[in-house]
Amino acid sequence: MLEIRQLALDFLRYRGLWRRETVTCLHNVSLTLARGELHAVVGASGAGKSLMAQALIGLLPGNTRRRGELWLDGEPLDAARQAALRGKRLALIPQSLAALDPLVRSHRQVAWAAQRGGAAAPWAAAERAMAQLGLVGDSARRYPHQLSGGMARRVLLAMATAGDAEWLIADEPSVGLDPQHRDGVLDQLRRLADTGKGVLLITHDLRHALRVADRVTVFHAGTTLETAPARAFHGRGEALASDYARALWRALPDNDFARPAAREAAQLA
Ligand SMILES: Nc1ncnc2c1ncn2[C@@H]1O[C@H](COP(=O)(O)OP(=O)(O)OP(=O)(O)O)[C@@H](O)[C@H]1O
Ligand code: NI
Repeated sequence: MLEIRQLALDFLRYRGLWRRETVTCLHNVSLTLARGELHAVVGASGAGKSLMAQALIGLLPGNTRRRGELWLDGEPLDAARQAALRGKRLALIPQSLAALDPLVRSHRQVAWAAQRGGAAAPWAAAERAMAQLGLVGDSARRYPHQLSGGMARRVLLAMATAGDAEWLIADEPSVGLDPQHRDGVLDQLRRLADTGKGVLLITHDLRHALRVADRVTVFHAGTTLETAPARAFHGRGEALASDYARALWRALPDNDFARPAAREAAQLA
């Protein structure tokens, strides 16, 4: 079990030349991720989802101060343990395509990741992981600048899945992909959860998350508002605890773009 308990993050920044101030960007963030579960984290841009992902694997920007606790299988997940597990048992699919090395062909980067992740035959593991995402032949051998945005995103996913990580944190893994590849990526994450991995899927798209998730945590303005089983997103959202989650659900096209009630709209603003 991977647990985030009351995580908070402050940024230190200079105001003027001398004065330093802290700005809180995450507060009261809590969630649990179990093996075999696909847990989606859904929220608007700037809500703090990526910072939460970076905190989980221990790669936060230097000007941040973290509070709260992270636990993995009943033991604290401190910086040393994060460093030991990162890229091995704990893998991140980063949101930024800049994570790819511009000077190295994609399949080599995937093979390195496979090796770091403990694969016995890294090249074969890389080829398999890439083929599962439709990256075969010439397209698997390109340099990052020769890839489309969607292909680059799939290379990042292949890097995280070529090893044998038990915990996967996928930060917007399907953004910018056409519907077919997007569904392919989501199905792949679902399959990984079905084989016993714990998968955290960060996305701003509730509709896509609901297609594959077991549970959904709604993130808003730096905090986790509520965690609900995917089936709670149903009807008019009566089973949801927060107005914000209900408004997100009711704003989906399939739900007739139900206009949020005045109170919900105020909360969304
Ligand atoms: N290194 C940094 N220094 C200062 N502020 C930062 C830094 N990184 C992120 N922030 C701020 O923290 C907030 C949360 O950012 P974050 O990237 O986690 O949001 P997000 O939910 O992942 O958004 P998106 O859906 O657009 O990816 C934003 O207001 C952002 O400007
Ligand atoms: Ni993000």
